[in-house]
Amino acid sequence: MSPAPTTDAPVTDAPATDATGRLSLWLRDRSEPDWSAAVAHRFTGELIAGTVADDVMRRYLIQDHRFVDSFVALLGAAIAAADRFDARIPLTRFAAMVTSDENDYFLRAFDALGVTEAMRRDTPDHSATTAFQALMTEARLTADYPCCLAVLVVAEWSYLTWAARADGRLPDRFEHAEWITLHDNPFFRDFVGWLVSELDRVGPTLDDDARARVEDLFRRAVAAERAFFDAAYQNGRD
Ligand SMILES: Cc1ncc(C[n+]2csc(CCO)c2C)c(N)n1
Repeated sequence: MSPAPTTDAPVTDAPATDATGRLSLWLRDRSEPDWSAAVAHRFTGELIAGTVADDVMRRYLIQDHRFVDSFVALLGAAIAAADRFDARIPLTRFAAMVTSDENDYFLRAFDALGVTEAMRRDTPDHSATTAFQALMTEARLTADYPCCLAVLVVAEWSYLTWAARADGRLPDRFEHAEWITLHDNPFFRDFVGWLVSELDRVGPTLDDDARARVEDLFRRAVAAERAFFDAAYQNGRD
């Protein structure tokens, strides 16, 4: 006879991976309903249809440009914390891409939308931006590769997921179209596939506490993505 359980935990407690053993898929499931709300957000639907109002696009891009700064710092922490050189290479290449192509898009889009340097300077951070930056800083300061990966994976995987929904249809204006193709192109797809596989690779090495920390960061990052899209529709500070 097996010993009586010593805790109240149900014996059917779900394992901390999905049926295929992939931590990433388990985390994505655990982050519902925020995951689905983020990748099917009104903003992403309007972007694909080319119908985002200019003031919404301005608000979003001004805030997102600030997001990217903290994101690159987090990427740097992941490069430093990675457990092997093979992982540092794709992360470093990606950091180079984010600081070249993507920054160029922002500057051209600001120009086309009439966003001046003064407007960028004088627009306060939205609370959704501050919260997301704080989360990225928290992940960065753990100096722990799985924790850094958790937040990077959310930022990349959620963007690939909504951008892939365009399925080849692109709106006319480059401000909309390029924001989609930046997040759904062969290089980005490969990178996100690799990043997700990194989380799956390190998953089995985590003990319960470490996995709980990764889960907490992952879920809060998904909620932050959702709130960040919501913020583009809020006129004012919060
Ligand atoms: C709130 C927010 N979350 C995720 C991304 C996605 N993202 C940030 S940097 C980067 C790398 C190159 O595009 C990507 C995909 C974003 N832009 N804004």
